[in-house]
Amino acid sequence: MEIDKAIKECDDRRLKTKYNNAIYVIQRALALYSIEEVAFSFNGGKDSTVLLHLLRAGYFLHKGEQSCSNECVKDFPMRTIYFESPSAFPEINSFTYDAATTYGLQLDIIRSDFKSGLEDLLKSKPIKAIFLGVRIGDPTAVGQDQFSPSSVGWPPFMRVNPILDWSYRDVWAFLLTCKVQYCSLYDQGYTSIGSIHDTVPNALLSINNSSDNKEVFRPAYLLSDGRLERAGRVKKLPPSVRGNKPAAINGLDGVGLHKSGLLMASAIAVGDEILFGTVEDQLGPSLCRKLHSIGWSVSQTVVVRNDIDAVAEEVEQRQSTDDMVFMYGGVGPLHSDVTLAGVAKAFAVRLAPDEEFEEYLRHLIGDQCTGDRNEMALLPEGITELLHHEKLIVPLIKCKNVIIFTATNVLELDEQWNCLIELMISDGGLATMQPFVSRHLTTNLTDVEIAQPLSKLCLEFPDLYIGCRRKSRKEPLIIYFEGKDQDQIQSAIEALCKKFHPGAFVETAVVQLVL
Ligand SMILES: Cc1cc2nc3c(=O)[nH]c(=O)nc-3n(C[C@H](O)[C@H](O)[C@H](O)COP(=O)(O)O)c2cc1C
Ligand SMILES: Nc1ncnc2c1ncn2[C@@H]1O[C@H](COP(=O)(O)OP(=O)(O)OP(=O)(O)O)[C@@H](O)[C@H]1O
Ligand SMILES: [Mg+2]
Repeated sequence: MEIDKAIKECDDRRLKTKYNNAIYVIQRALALYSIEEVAFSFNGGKDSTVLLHLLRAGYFLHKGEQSCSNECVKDFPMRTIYFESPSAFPEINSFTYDAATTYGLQLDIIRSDFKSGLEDLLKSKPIKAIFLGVRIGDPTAVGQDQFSPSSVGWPPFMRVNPILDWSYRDVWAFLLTCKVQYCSLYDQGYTSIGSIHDTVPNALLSINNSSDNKEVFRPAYLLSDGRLERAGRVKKLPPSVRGNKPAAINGLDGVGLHKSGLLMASAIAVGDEILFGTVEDQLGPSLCRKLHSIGWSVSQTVVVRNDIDAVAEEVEQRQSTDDMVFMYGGVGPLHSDVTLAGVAKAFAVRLAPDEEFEEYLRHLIGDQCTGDRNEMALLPEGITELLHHEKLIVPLIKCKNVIIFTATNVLELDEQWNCLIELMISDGGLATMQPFVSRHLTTNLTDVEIAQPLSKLCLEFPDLYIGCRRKSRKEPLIIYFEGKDQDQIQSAIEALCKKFHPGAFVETAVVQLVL
């Protein structure tokens, strides 16, 4: 069998291991289910092309085991389903049809959506398991294993994902080693293919060709950083963000404006030492100022124990209510470093060794740092994105809308924050908002004199935050006006001054935090 032979003859040990594991999964599935009970979900993409050839090899080996013969399997008897959509690339359609002819696939074309298409298919056919080319890192891989029952609300079948743990590099190593055909779009700079409406060539493969103004792209297999595979996929932003016109910042997709028109963040510190009072938390206040400076509101800062459940509970709560959650503390290989485990638990995924992260750590710590032995290389599986910046020796970790800083002091936090903001600005996506302005008035009036007029003022200006504090009981009262609309702040200050005699208030500070 040509695929099996090509892999056995190559000297890429990593590819051989990945291949053997995938074949093992396929063979287990074929032992569990009859050939009529399985189907292959094929869409002409690179991942499903890999799977096509793995299934051909796996089926051949399975038959060989059964009949003890070595004859070649010409046709591939597994039912193959293709959900054809009017917005598919013509190149994807023609590659899918050509592959079906070349490899004798029994192609079922389905023209309805995935769910109803599968409902109809399962009513009429005895299908119990479907092979998919889903890989960790795909948005749909979250929480999946190599064998994962379909989700609640979907018809019942087993999803079999033989290449779940394959990286972008593994996919191309396989396709190139086996010298099999793949869709021509991958030679034109496309690295991950969705519909014609949401997919463009990956800008990282662009070759500057100033002579004829035509943009040219290198082939997909030359993308050196597989983490950027989806850079050619247009981000699906919620309408609230699309409709607003804030300066674009980045990669933190899925962030929407809060009900109040504000972007809301929270900060979670993980550390018993803060709760014991042994160490003072300086990162929380610094983070609040930084968030304010980009116009975000902070709903809560909280300190939790070094306990996986305590972290998970807090993250689960905050990530569902806030647009972004920022965490610090509890990251590392020590017994008390439970932040990442807590995040994984909050999102109901496993902690798994992350190859790319391991590579960074290896540079930093040395060779003894591998996934099994060093828990630092374990990251929440399928939901983690590493945010790289040349100034950072280790990338920032982002799990959905949770950003985890590894900073242990304010200076390190400054550095990581600046990199994060730079990445955001260069990438486009999320919003930096108009920053907050804060004006402070000082007065010798007593609390009793000022209490009622101030509470009325709060009702008159509901979009402003109006607060009071004094440095000591003996010192004058300071009134804070915080908001984004300078005119509104001015009106509120004038309205307050009018209620008292001239000179009752002295403005002591105007603070505008800027990036
Ligand atoms: C054969 C097949 C089975 C699927 N099973 C499920 C499932 O059990 N649960 C689910 O939420 N989505 C399921 N999906 C949908 C995918 O997770 C995902 O939404 C789909 O591939 C669309 O991705 P896109 O939005 O990037 O185009 C299935 C898709 C296919 C083709
Ligand atoms: N329209 C479809 N018809 C059949 N199967 C599909 C379809 N869309 C997705 N799938 C299944 O989901 C898997 C994952 O899709 P995904 O788009 O991530 O990968 P791909 O298309 O194979 O490669 P690429 O990431 O380059 O687009 C596919 O390999 C295939 O098994
Ligand atoms: Mg695709």
